[in-house]
Amino acid sequence: MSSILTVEGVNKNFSGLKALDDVNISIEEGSVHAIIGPNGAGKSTFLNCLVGRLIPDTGTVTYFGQGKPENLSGVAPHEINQKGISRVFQTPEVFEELTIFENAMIPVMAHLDGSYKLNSWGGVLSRGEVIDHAEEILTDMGLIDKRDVHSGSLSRGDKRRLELAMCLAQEPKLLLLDEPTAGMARADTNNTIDLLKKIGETRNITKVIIEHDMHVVFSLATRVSVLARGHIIAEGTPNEMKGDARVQEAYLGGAHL
Ligand SMILES: Nc1ncnc2c1ncn2[C@@H]1O[C@H](COP(=O)(O)OP(=O)(O)OP(=O)(O)O)[C@@H](O)[C@H]1O
Repeated sequence: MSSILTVEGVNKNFSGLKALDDVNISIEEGSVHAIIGPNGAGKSTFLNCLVGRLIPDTGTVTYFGQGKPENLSGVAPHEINQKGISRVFQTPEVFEELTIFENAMIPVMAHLDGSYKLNSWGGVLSRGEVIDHAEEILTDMGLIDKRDVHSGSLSRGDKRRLELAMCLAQEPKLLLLDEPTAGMARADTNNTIDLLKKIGETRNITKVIIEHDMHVVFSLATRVSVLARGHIIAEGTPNEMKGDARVQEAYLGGAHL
């Protein structure tokens, strides 16, 4: 197995508070790597360092998705996105005033010719190609029957489905999921788990998932890293982490392992 992303010696301080303390992680290509840890452990800070929202004080983030090693520290978020790294936020981010189909077309167009404007057909290489690709992805995600529905009226589960469709339209190599089931009812959580599994069956996309819900972690993850007070305290398979005393201790007080 080869690594698609390595994080080496990353530190991030906020006014003296060590949010990340010498973090080292290797994300294997094709894996579903969960980052878990108590509140305030540094999980969001870690993800922000991967997507260019934050620049580590020291250490390196190296991406191997484009054939050669690339240092991502200091690279702008949109450039990181263009290299094949997509992020899904806790609250699904879709254009609520547009229909499902219009939402799907935007990233398809962006991927085909770099245009983010719905009214810029002139610059798009093939209008038919855009429509075909958008329809294909919506069919895959089980949304094609709702293509003309305004996205603002969708359930949280369907918004998540649409957001994932929009990410997949960019054909990412690495998908970063920040608590993808936060705030969802159990049925929507299970639908999202099934959807992520289905994506894994048909596409070779490595996933990094930050998650509090251990049902989601144990359903999806092949590898788990545990962050506590900015430091990786343990790493292994989900089952190894379940029985690890250091992990139990880190969660004391808010444990659900
Ligand atoms: N922009 C910031 N300025 C100052 N302190 C920050 C900033 N961002 C995060 N922190 C602090 O850094 C620490 C790590 O925060 P972070 O949000 O990364 O943790 P987390 O593991 O994602 O927590 P949660 O599970 O609650 O979302 C916390 O103590 C937090 O208060």
